[in-house]
Order: sequence, then C-alpha cells, then structure tokens
Amino acid sequence: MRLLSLQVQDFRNLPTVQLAPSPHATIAVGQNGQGKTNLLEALYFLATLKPLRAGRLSELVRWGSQAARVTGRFLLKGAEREISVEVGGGTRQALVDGKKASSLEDYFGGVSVVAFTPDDLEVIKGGPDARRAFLDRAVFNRFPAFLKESREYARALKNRNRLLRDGASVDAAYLDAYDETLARAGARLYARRRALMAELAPRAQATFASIGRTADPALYGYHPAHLGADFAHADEASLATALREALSARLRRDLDRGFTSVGPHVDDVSVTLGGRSARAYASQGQQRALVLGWKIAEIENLEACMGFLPLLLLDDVSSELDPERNAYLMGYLARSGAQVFLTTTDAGLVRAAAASDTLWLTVHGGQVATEAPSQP
Ligand SMILES: Nc1ncnc2c1ncn2[C@@H]1O[C@H](COP(=O)(O)OP(=O)(O)OP(=O)(O)O)[C@@H](O)[C@H]1O
Repeated sequence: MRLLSLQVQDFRNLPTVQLAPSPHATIAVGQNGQGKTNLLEALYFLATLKPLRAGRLSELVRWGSQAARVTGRFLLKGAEREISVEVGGGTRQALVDGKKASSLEDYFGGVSVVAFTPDDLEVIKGGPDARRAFLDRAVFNRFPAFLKESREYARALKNRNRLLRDGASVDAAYLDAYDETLARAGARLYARRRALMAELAPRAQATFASIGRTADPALYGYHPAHLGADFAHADEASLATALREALSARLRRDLDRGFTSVGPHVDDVSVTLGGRSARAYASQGQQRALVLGWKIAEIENLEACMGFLPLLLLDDVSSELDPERNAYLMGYLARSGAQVFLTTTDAGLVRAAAASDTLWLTVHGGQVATEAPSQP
C-alpha cells in the first residue's frame, strides 16, 4: 500500500494542501500550532473515517467554510484507486474514484493506518475506555470486518439499554430476544479482540524487551473478567453462552441502573511491568516504551498477516522519546521500508535519520510548502 498523492481542502486550519509524498518519509516541520497535526489528522480521517482527536465532525471543518474534503490516491495491490471523504453539516460522505462508496468495505479496500501521537500515553495512564479504543483500532486494521461487527454490537447494546430504561414495564421474553442478539454480537467482538491480542502481545513484549532498559518483562493481556479461565480456548458459541449468562445474572442491577454493565463495551486491556500495573508503577519513559512496543508490534503484525505495511503517522514523537528510543524507532522505520508521515518542531531531532528521498514540508499558519527547513 502506498499513498501517491494527497489533497486537503478546508480541513481544520489547512485551506489547501496538495502533495506527492515520498514513498518513505515525509517530514512536516513547523512551530507549535501551525497545522502539522492537522495534516496528519486529515490523513488519519481519510484512512479511517474517524477523527484522530476531535469529538465532533464539525470541528474538522475550517472555520468559516461549509465543508472539508480530503482525497488520497493510493497504490493498492498494483492498482491505483482514489478515495475521498467530505465533511459538512455534521455528516461525512465517503467516495471511491469520485463516486459515493457502496459500502465501507469498498471504501477501505486495504487502506490502513497506524498513528502514534503523544495522546497515546493515555493507553497506560487513562481509563479502560482509552485502552479499549486503542485495542479496537488495532483489531479493525487487522480484521476490517470488525467495523461492521462492532456497529452491530453497538446497535444491539443501544436497543437493550433503551429497554432497560423502560424498567418494570419490560416484557421478559422481549428482553430475552435482545440478550440473544447482544450475546452473539458480543461473542464475535471477544473472539476478534482475543485473536488480535494472541498475535500482537508476544511481538509487543519482545519489542519492549529490547527498548525497555529493564529486566522486568512487560505483559499485555486481554481477559474479560466474567469469562473464566478457559476464555483463551472457548469457541464463539461458548463465549456467547457465557455472555448470556452474565447478562442474566446482572439483570436486576442493570434494570436499576438503566444500562448494561457487562460485555465487550466495558472490557479492559491489562498492561503490566514485572507483574505490576504499568499505570501505577511504570515510569513515564517506560510507559512510552510500552506504547512504542505495542505500535511497532502492530506494524510488524500487519505486515506478517496481511502482507502489507500500513501508512504510519507519527506526531511529534521525537520530542516524546529519549535519544536512544528515538534512534531505535527511526532505525526500525528506515529498515521496515514503511511509508511514514512525521511531524516535528525541531528538524534537528530527525535530520540524521532522514533518508535522501525524504520529502520535507514546512508548515506555517496552515500553509504547507514543500521545502526543507533551513539548517541551523
Ligand atoms: N476547524 C478549525 N478551523 C480553523 N483552524 C483550526 C480548526 N481547528 C483547529 N484549528 C487551528 O489549528 C491550529 C492547531 O494546529 P495543529 O494542532 O495542527 O498544530 P501543530 O502544528 O501540530 O502544533 P503543535 O506542535 O503545538 O502540536 C490551532 O491554531 C487551531 O486554532
């Protein structure tokens, strides 16, 4: 997979951007608040249809404009295709080769992206929802059908919660039918997440061992609390049965609260260092290394299992990592041959690692120029 060209219009503070990225590294340099992250966000939005950080779609449209548009021309399995996304009036429209996409599968068709931003530290420091979102992004990259499957689960959950809020008037038989649907959809999500973690955790643990500078091993795990010891081997039908039982066991409580308290939507990923919670005990630098281990594992895993490297977006990562880990990351990226977009406020941090075919961009006040920053 390779991005051949990118066009951005009225996305955040970027009025117009048109560029042909390097097949390897494209490095955007600029002071704080100039639009570097916005450029990465435009790419992320194109590749996922999800904002990287905005809560609402309307935040993506340049102030004073009606709509934003991002278009990318990709080389995918030897064929070129163009995908575009338009946002306006709070909705988004996905286009393939200029026509409305017939389905999300048609739109994505092999485009995948892995982003690494300073906010990713939330995966260690933040709550379960941040880790779940992180896990699900990786699952979606690995198993594109997961997008549809997680939507089905979200729909079933919404319906059940609506019913629970009706409280005493709920017909038990009616609720049973909802539980059946929810348990089946939930079991699929468990199985997808479990499969991804089985591939990814050993790789992430190995990467951490080489960058963590500690004898303590890292462990990344996914094990929903109510699913018992045989979660690792249970088939999907057994997972659905277990979830159904958990839903029944908590029905009273759920009716009181008006929402469903068990299922993939409340799961967590555990990250431990030397057997202790990384959130409570790992240093800031170790936490960064734990996230870096995960990201590199994700890239390696996609290449091994899907046969292509994702597009990599690295936002201001060089200032987050110490020189040794930074050198490790740059070395890894150069060896991997991945197509990378990288932002930095200080070109000096990445100049030494930049190959001769690097495309340098200078970002200033939303204007993106294809020129190298001057050497100090
Ligand atoms: N919808 C929008 N319309 C216009 N400008 C916006 C919009 N959303 C954000 N901005 C502006 O974009 C700028 C921030 O850009 P961005 O986050 O890309 O900065 P950056 O270059 O990555 O900076 P840093 O190095 O601080 O992370 C801010 O000036 C902000 O006001």
